[in-house]
Amino acid sequence: MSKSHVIMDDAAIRRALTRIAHEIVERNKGIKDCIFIGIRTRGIYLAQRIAEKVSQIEGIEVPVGELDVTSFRDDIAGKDQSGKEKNGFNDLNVHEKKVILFDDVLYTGRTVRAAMDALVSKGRPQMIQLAVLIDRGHRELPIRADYVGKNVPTSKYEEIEVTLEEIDDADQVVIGTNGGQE
Ligand SMILES: O=P(O)(O)OC[C@H]1O[C@H](OP(=O)(O)OP(=O)(O)O)[C@H](O)[C@@H]1O
Ligand SMILES: O=c1cc[nH]c(=O)[nH]1
Repeated sequence: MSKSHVIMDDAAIRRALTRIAHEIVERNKGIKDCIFIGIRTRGIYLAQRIAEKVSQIEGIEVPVGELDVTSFRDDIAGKDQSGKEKNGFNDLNVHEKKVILFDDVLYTGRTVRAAMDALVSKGRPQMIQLAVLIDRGHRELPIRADYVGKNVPTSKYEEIEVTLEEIDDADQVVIGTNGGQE
């Protein structure tokens, strides 16, 4: 990114995740039959962090899984469809569960579409909800998030970069220009 600035620091991310944890509990009237699934890469850590907060609020553990959507994408040329069955989850049963998907950034919506395709290939969830840290707009599909850490109106020439302690140096969200027009 040629020019960038921080739009969420670690405290802002922590507060947003705490709020989302409370919203999830409120909307689902508890956490019964819910499972959390984090989309690789950073959605996994967001799912784990929010699950931890939800367990503290409700006193019950929520199952957390992870999902690699690569072979379900519609925007990767030459993807190997035969990988579909191998792809995916650790062995969580999604059938009749309230599945809450987690990702760091929601942009075109194509990653989430692929995730829903992956989910329904495994069973019939009772419902699917979506939680994201950042919604930057520019959807190309009719997809919206149920829980949003921060709405960030962007231009297509900007980029959002989320870094998380588990795999990056620090918890931070940065917006920058991607070299195109501003
Ligand atoms: O709504 P979309 O247009 O699909 O964009 C959002 C996706 O883009 C990023 O993933 P990326 O493909 O960069 O992979 P990463 O999470 O492993 O960095 C981000 O983590 C979301 O998953
Ligand atoms: O700006 C963007 C767009 C998609 N995914 C990201 O992580 N950032």
